[in-house]
Amino acid sequence: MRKHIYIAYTGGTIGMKPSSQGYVPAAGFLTETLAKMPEFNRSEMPLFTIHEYDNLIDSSDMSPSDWQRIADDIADNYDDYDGFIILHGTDTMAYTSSALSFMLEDLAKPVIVTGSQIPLAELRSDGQVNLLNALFIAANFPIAEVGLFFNNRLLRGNRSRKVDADGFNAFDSPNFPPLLEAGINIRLKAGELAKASDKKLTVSNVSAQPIGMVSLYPGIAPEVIKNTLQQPVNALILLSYGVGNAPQNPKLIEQLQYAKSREIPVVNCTQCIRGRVNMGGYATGHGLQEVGVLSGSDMTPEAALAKLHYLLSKNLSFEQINLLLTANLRGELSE
Ligand SMILES: NC(=O)C[C@H](N)C(=O)O
Repeated sequence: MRKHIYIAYTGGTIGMKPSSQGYVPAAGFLTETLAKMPEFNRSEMPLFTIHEYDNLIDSSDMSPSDWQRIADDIADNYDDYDGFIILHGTDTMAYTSSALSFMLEDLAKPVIVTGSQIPLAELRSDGQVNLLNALFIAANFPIAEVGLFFNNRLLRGNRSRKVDADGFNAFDSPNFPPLLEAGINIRLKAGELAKASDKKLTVSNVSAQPIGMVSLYPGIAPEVIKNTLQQPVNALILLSYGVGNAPQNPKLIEQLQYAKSREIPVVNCTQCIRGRVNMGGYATGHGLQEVGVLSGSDMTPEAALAKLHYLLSKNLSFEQINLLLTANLRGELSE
């Protein structure tokens, strides 16, 4: 029996058309373009149904309410399809992939987020390869988690980052191996094929949360942190140096102590592309740990932000949030 894959088309370059202001999404255009590509209808390919969203957007316009719409859409169609493809812009694809990984609990079917750097209708588009492979993989190599497929690699969604603004190899997963690689042969790497499961999918609701994100830099004034911590910010992601280090300026540390006294979780993620936070490594990191800053381990800033949205949208105590933030919930961090 041919598998049947559900494609949710949210917008992004893959379905865009040129306009006088640059590329813009255009209703009906992606579906029309795909219909002219016979390779998508070959017998080796799964059947697919496209649900084009009514307001197609550039992914720079994505917000948590859009994550919610995608998660609810998957849940509404979950029993009728073998897998799900989310067509999405590349700019915030790593954020949406991270968010979906937290919102969809007990997934037993593949969810693959993909898109392209050049629109599908244009010469030299990477959209054909990305979508064709994503469909084929969802049908034949079902990995029951949220993945991001780009340039012949399936990455764990909550480990992925956009690393190239204009290259085809736009995504990487610096701290976790790819789930699968598609060369002449398609090979599983860190991914595991889905097993039959009688677990029921549950979807967590998220709402937009005021979260501060401050990247440290030499000479940063404590006021920058102080101002970020003003209401209504209810969590702070600190992008620190190296293995989690920050200047030892007591005024700066005082601000972080103040965050703790107000029960605002502060997560320490490194500015480095690769590697993990270890606040015990240097005195400059130890100071942060002493005032209750939490280790983000090797979480990407995108995953930390999505995880905070997920946790802050639940009715949890400060202690519970701290515990879950530092725990491995969906393979997003190495413990
Ligand atoms: N390649 C892309 O999809 C970029 C586009 N601005 C988007 O994120 O929607």
